[in-house]
Amino acid sequence: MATAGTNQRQAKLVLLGDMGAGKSSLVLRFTKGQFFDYQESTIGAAFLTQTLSVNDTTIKFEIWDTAGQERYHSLAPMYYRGAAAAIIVYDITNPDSFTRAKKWVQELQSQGSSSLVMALAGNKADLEAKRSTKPEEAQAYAEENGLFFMETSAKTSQNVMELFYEIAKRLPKLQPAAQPAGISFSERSAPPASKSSMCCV
Ligand SMILES: Nc1nc2c(ncn2[C@@H]2O[C@H](COP(=O)(O)OP(=O)(O)OP(=O)(O)O)[C@@H](O)[C@H]2O)c(=O)[nH]1
Repeated sequence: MATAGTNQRQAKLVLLGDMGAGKSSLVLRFTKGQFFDYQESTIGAAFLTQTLSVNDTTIKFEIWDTAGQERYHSLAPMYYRGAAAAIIVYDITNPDSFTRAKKWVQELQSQGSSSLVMALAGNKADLEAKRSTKPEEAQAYAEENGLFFMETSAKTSQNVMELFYEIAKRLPKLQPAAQPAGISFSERSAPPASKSSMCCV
């Protein structure tokens, strides 16, 4: 049974990446344990929250899922400004989306906070047969640029919890949350890579 940590923290987290890379799907998998084959393209941005416990700390993620369409690019600073963490998502089957992910990394490096925790997520890992970006290439890029890297699948849940859990562990000391958390995951109950474990209290 998951138990909430004794310390409450909040962390603004933003997802950036090309349209169709799977940002909304990753957030939906993380927050609700759901996946849709036909996920509508995000307009502007969507806001969701989810809490997760690491050791004795419960972190409330305040998640901004941004729209990947180029016409929304100019809105992005509103969402990454003040963020504690960013997930830059690309689609492992789409080389353009990897190029676009690198552009987001550059933008965050020049405009984002120096203490920003950055994760690179190679999503759609279930589509191995259509892969265009090798994990070694993405891993090397991530290491060179101070990100941590994981391949994920919003469809199968592979590494989705692990991605957010890894971010939580890397967060610096955060401000106390304004409100107590409603849903929690404990370190002990972190699920294996292939399973989604969503629970509500
Ligand atoms: N096979 C597979 N399909 C996925 C995965 N994640 C997302 N998709 C599909 O990819 C499409 C786009 O997913 P979205 O989550 O809307 O992508 P997005 O990055 O939020 O797109 P924008 O809102 O346009 O920026 C949808 O049809 C999803 O079902 C995955 O891990 N595996």
